[in-house]
Amino acid sequence: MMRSKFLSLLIRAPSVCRSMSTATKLTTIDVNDKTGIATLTLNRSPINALNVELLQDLNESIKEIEDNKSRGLILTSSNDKVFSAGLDLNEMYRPDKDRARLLWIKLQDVWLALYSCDLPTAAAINGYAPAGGCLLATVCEYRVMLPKCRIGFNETQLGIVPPIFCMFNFLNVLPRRVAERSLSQGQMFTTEQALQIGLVDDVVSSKGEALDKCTKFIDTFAKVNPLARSLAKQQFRAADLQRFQTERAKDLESFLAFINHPQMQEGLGIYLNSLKKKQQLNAV
Ligand SMILES: CCCC/C=C\CC(=O)SCCNC(=O)CCNC(=O)[C@H](O)C(C)(C)COP(=O)(O)OP(=O)(O)OC[C@H]1O[C@@H](n2cnc3c(N)ncnc32)[C@H](O)[C@@H]1OP(=O)(O)O
Repeated sequence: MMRSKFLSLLIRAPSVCRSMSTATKLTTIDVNDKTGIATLTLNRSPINALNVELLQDLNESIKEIEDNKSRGLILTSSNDKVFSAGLDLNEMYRPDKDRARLLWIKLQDVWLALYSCDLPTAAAINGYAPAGGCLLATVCEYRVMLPKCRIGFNETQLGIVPPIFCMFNFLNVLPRRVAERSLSQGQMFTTEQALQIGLVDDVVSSKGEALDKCTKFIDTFAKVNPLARSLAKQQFRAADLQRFQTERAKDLESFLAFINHPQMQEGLGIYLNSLKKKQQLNAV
């Protein structure tokens, strides 16, 4: 009797979120004790620009979530307007050589960790997701987005060649023709356009709803054998992962050569300035 009462209490217990990590500052992890799903939140003010430290924290958090045998990983942002502004342009403009190298290696590591993640992954895109932000969203297996945002790889608009891993992400999500065109044009899509072309799976009106949708997606795997699911995912991604490993070193050198080019530096300087000017204009 006592035992069944205890069990029914356990069953009815409200879901409790527990923070798994205190070591990191730029990301937080909350594990829902009821669902076993970990929410990984980008938390670098003001716009989650991906610098060396944020990428490092992301890598550590992904590993922590995998090691703790969570049932799934949801990626989101603590900012209610920006999911991630992409790579921190300050790391690329007049760069410190060692940090620039580290930046790219860490970005490659994050992509690799998520692309080959054993767990089901989902992105609750609660704000703008340009470039590196789009990379983080599209490396996941499911995406839900809030209205009035934008998402896409705008690299070519900035004179940057998108690396192959952007292509892998888009080819997993979009028809080849759409992927090629949008990557080569540097297109940014509104939430509505993103839904229409299949770049996001769903649109919801609040972050809470977005997290619920992601949870539901991860729950669709509840009755599937975890090893079989994980190996099936790896099988689909094996050729991309193989090509990535073959080209990884070359990809790093291309990035470094590219950002050290005087023309590229001039362009980055103008772009960074225009972003700052935008704020000055808003203040007037
Ligand atoms: C992915 C594969 C790798 C390929 C290589 C590189 C790709 C990249 O990721 S390059 C980065 C591309 N990112 C962008 O083009 C985004 C530019 N930013 C924006 O469009 C807007 O800032 C954004 C919509 C994200 C947010 O808009 P707001 O909320 O209105 O904020 P502000 O624009 O006022 O920005 C606040 C503050 O941040 C500075 N900022 C913006 N983006 C970046 C960035 N990517 N890196 C560094 N700093 C950034 C902006 O200048 C403002 O600075 P202050 O004026 O000093 O406050």
